[in-house]
Amino acid sequence: MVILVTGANGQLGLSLRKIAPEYPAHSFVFTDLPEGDITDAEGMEAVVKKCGAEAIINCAAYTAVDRAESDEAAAERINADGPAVLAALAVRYGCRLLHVSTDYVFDGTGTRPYREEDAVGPVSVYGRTKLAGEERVRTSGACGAIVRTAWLYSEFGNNFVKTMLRLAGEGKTPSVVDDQYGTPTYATDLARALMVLVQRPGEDMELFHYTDGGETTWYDFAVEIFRQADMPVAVVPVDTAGYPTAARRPHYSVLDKSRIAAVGAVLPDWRASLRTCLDILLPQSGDK
Ligand SMILES: NC(=O)C1=CN([C@@H]2O[C@H](COP(=O)(O)OP(=O)(O)OC[C@H]3O[C@@H](n4cnc5c(N)ncnc54)[C@H](OP(=O)(O)O)[C@@H]3O)[C@@H](O)[C@H]2O)C=CC1
Ligand SMILES: Cc1cn([C@H]2C[C@H](O)[C@@H](COP(=O)(O)OP(=O)(O)O[C@H]3O[C@@H](C)C(=O)[C@@H](O)[C@H]3O)O2)c(=O)[nH]c1=O
Repeated sequence: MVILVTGANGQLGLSLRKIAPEYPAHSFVFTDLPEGDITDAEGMEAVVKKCGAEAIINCAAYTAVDRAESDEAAAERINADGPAVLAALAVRYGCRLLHVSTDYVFDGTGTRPYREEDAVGPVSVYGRTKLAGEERVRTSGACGAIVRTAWLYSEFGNNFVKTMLRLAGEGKTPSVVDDQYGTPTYATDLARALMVLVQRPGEDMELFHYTDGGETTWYDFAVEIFRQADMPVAVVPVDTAGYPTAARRPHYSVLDKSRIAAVGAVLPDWRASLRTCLDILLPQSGDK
């Protein structure tokens, strides 16, 4: 199968590049800005035609959650209009489409892990535009899957793990919120789950939740990063009000992954995957 990966220079796209050699039966085409602008219908059509894509995995997004609050038009264009362009091409050229979405489509008032059919209610511009992207894909007639994930980190790009290591490297003691619950997800694990889905036949646009296993708070995530990195950093716990941000985040956004587990995706425990990532970022940090 020819698999076209959009947004391929982001952390999920680069994780797919990393694991691509594990799938020699498929050929991968990786594209990102400027030539692979998902909001440019004509340009994307040329890319799809040129490579003969049979599947598209959309990793492109506007992911700056706080910036989106004052940059709504751009977030809407990339998170909603772009997926609609890809979905229309998937229908026209008979490609399967895998589109990645977020736990931030939920309002966070839940008290048990969110299932795919639970009511959504984004509390940020980012979450609202990602939900709009889901709707555009769901109603397009394209086949494939929308996969909601959460708290992605990796050895690539910008993410919470790298921010914590950078702050500590600058001699700073981070204050981190201890009243937002979710599950960190290593982008390599998500990339492997997407490869399970892309190889699965189906006539519909299915909806799945995928994160690593377990749950935690951002504060406990930070503490675990420094514990595994063997760095003596005393993270300061604060509540949401103690760390003001432009965007609101859900108080609770743990996802129920039963559906994707039932089709063969592997969900490593988040602490074990953090170890794998830190072994790449800090090879000297040892086996904690
Ligand atoms: N990061 C996270 O914590 C989470 C992410 N997600 C979702 O997972 C997916 C992957 O996220 P992640 O890898 O972290 O995102 P990144 O921000 O790391 O990567 C997104 C990539 O898309 C590119 N891009 C931006 N606009 C366009 C465009 N118009 N056309 C083509 N490419 C574009 C970006 O380029 P540039 O950098 O130049 O803008 C970047 O290379 C996204 O759908 C995201 O919403 C879901 C939950 C958590
Ligand atoms: C950097 C930092 C963040 N925080 C808080 C802010 C926020 O509530 C939480 C996470 O902050 P970040 O800005 O790193 O992460 P954030 O941008 O909220 O991450 C989100 O990104 C988008 C793309 C998603 O789809 C979500 O699943 C989620 O991963 O931790 C602190 O308390 N202290 C800190 O030093």
